[in-house]
Amino acid sequence: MRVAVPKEIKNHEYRVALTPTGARELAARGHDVSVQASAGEGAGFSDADYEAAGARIEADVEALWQGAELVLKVKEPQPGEVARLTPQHTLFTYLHLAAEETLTRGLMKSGATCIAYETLTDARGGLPLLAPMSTVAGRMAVQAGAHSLEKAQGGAGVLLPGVPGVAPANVTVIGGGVVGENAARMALGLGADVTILDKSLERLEVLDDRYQGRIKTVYSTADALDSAARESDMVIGAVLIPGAAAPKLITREMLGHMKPGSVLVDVAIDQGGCFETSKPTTHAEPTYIVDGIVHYCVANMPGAVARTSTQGLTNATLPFVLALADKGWKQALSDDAHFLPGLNVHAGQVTYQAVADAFGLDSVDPASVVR
Ligand SMILES: NC(=O)C1=CN([C@@H]2O[C@H](COP(=O)(O)OP(=O)(O)OC[C@H]3O[C@@H](n4cnc5c(N)ncnc54)[C@H](O)[C@@H]3O)[C@@H](O)[C@H]2O)C=CC1
Ligand SMILES: CC(=O)C(=O)O
Ligand SMILES: [Mg+2]
Repeated sequence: MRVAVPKEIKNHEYRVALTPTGARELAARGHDVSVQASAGEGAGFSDADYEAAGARIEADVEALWQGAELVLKVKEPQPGEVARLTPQHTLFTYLHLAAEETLTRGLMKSGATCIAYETLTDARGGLPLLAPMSTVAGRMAVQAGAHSLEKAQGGAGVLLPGVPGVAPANVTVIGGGVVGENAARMALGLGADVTILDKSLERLEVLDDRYQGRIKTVYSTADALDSAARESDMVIGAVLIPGAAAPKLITREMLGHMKPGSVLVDVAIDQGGCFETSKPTTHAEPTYIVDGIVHYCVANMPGAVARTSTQGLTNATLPFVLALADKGWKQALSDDAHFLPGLNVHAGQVTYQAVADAFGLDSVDPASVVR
């Protein structure tokens, strides 16, 4: 199969969808791998590294897309990329469509087959292609939040661990999944007083057992969110309802009850964000202030640590990439019930219920299109 790897063009996005190690695996199976010139540079992989792995370097981006059957990306296609998609393409990337109506409609119009990393499932109920980047973003959230708490960034001037005689900061994490647990671990390691809120008692039991009370667990209710807003120096938003828009859990009104200079880190921003006042930001300008509260809402956090993230991402995506290249999308998805929910858009129709629901569109059962 003709596989293309474009250079990412989102603001400060330095990841690439395939490492040279991944390219070698594809080339060894007889696939024709084209990588856009300098696509791996931000992650520390040179064109020569890809050539040594058996890939071809393509300087002409138009030719790269036109020649491709399978396009591997990291971030959702930007407007110029949507315009390049045609029915011949299978696109495999993060899409987060429930937060992006224009993109959803653009992908429908393209006629392409669009498979999202973030909606694939696994046998344990997890999201195996979201998990590696959620791990990165969760770990980064506390770094970003700690920096935002500094006075020069508009923060309250609070140091997470405190000092002897001065209490540590209160960090609340809403959503105790992959992002949430990793954020909580980092905050704990830095000496903060950490609480996780989740709607899943099962998940809270796992966390309680794992951290033996060093991280407090609280069932997520309106009351618990209210207390979290009043008492926290940093709140990290890490909820997910797979494929759907995030619920707004901290309202604008609640900002008025927060300590001035406290920080909201909305990791769930790629699904629309879980704070009413969140709007997507970029690494170039990651924060803004509303009612005295610092907001950090970068939608591609792992892009800033591109070397680590690119390797983590390819490790997770590679088996699925190989299946797509070896068998074609139809057979690969029909052979694997956990791969099938990755299909979000095909031939002009939405094939993921939560995305269709977000925009009042009709959806088609993905099983019916792979038959
Ligand atoms: N901004 C960025 O760069 C990145 C963002 N993300 C995003 O982070 C979010 C979280 O991802 P994961 O941790 O992998 O998801 P996950 O599925 O592992 O965890 C989500 C947790 O939220 C909980 N939850 C759902 N509704 C809740 C509510 N009302 N109150 C409290 N908890 C609730 C669930 O029970 C679950 O435990 C997703 O939107 C994901 O796309 C992930 C990676 C990078
Ligand atoms: C998950 C995601 O959107 C990211 O890694 O950028
Ligand atoms: Mg994102």
